[in-house]
Amino acid sequence: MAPRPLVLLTCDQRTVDGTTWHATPATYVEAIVYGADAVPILLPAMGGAIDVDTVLDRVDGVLLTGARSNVHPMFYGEDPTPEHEPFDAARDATTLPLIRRAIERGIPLLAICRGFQELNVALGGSLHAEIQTFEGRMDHRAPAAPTDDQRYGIRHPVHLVDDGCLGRIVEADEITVNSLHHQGLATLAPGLVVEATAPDGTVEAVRVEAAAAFAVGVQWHPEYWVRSDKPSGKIFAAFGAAVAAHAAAR
Ligand SMILES: N[C@@H](CCC(=O)NCCCC(=O)O)C(=O)O
Repeated sequence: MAPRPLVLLTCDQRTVDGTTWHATPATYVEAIVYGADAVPILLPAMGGAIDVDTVLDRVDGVLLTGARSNVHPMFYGEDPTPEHEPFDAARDATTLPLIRRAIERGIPLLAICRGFQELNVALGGSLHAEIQTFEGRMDHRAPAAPTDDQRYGIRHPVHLVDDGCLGRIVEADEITVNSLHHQGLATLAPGLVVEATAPDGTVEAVRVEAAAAFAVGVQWHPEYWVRSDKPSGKIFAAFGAAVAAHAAAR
């Protein structure tokens, strides 16, 4: 039997109780095992200290995880304000080059929430801070609730575009998703195609048009309910199939 493929997951750099960690939530790690049938490998947020190609030579897919921090606005030509915080400079220095190189090399990529925003910025797009402050936009932030199951509760519809890859994957033109973000896509990066929108027009999913492999980003969190929500499971299964195909073609 062929060995299970390897998927690289991005980490945050965070200081907890005075100790600095490179870490990502268990939900992403477990979704790679149970949803994509692959083996998760965590990439520390160490920027240029780790050569991207050395790592990409050894993996079959990349999962850009979510995180509460925001991409620094200097990467899309804006000055930072308190609204743009918190930042994670080590993560930005790692993920932005990683995304560009993974796409150039045709390595399957799934980008979630902060990862979705990173995908847009890495390819030349920009972000809005606090999208709920814009006229006519919904409040996409996490509900104030005591448990993660409640915070990650599925709560608003997204419309999947006709003839999009995501609509084919989930076999629907509308699904209901969770929502835990302040920021949203402002200018869409060249080369990205919108795959899904929220009722207020917020871009909820994209794909990289010219990518040689699966290259999809979603603003919501399919990893959280991968074992119980059908569309979430189908997204991870499609990513896992692309990862397996990449491994088989090596
Ligand atoms: N920081 C960005 C990205 C949001 C994101 O990735 N959220 C992950 C969920 C974190 C949580 O548990 O609250 C933004 O806010 O837009």
